[in-house]
Amino acid sequence: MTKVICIHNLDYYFGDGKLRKQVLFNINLEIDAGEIIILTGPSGSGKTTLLTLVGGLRSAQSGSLQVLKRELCGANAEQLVQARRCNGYIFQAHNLHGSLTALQNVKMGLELHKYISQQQMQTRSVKMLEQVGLGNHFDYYPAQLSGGQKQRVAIARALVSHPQIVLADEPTASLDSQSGRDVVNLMQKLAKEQSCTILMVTHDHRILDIADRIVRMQDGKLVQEGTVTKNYLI
Ligand SMILES: Nc1ncnc2c1ncn2[C@@H]1O[C@H](COP(=O)(O)OP(=O)(O)OP(=O)(O)O)[C@@H](O)[C@H]1O
Repeated sequence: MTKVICIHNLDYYFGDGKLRKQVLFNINLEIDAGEIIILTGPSGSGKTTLLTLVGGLRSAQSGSLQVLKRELCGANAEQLVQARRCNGYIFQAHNLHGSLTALQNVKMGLELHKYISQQQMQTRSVKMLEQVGLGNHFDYYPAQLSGGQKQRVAIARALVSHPQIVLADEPTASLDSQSGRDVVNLMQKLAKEQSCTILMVTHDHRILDIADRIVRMQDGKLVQEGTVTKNYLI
């Protein structure tokens, strides 16, 4: 199996001087290509911090964090920008642009990929929106879509560039249980079709079954890891 994420002895601190506070302690985790990993644990345990480090949204100070064979620990701003381009992101608050239609929002997921022509951008975005069941909603603005539909647009935007890694932070938190289930089923289906790795932070116990592996954090440490079983962690 190809490892896409290799984390060894990773520590992370917020702040400087007297305000310096350690929030991640000696994290060790390896993730294979195509795996769906759920990161769970109490509020404040460090899940989002770890996700943002893997995503290149901040730089780790100590240990090793390799993503797609790039060392991100100690990476400079330019290296982090490069790393960010390889990932798709899905957040709780879908982060769609309110002034853009569903189709234009999905195209944004290809804007950074300069080698793709305008025609290809259009074709791929149309196909992706159809795959998430929004073939009849190309010209709708986010305000005209339901929460679940908005989140499906966000999934289409995250996956349209066929990223090797998708990072998702509480993607179902603002959805009712049926919409949440539909959204994660869709993420799982598309990720398996594209052999994409998903690292997802969630408190939502209803969706734990989509994971290949559940990793639990507490007080900035990884405390438990396992494959999914019925009622796991409940
Ligand atoms: N920008 C920041 N500056 C200083 N401390 C921070 C910052 N962001 C998070 N923290 C602290 O880091 C710790 C881990 O926070 P983090 O958001 O990673 O936890 P979490 O497990 O994702 O929590 P939740 O489930 O509530 O989102 C917490 O103690 C938090 O107060």
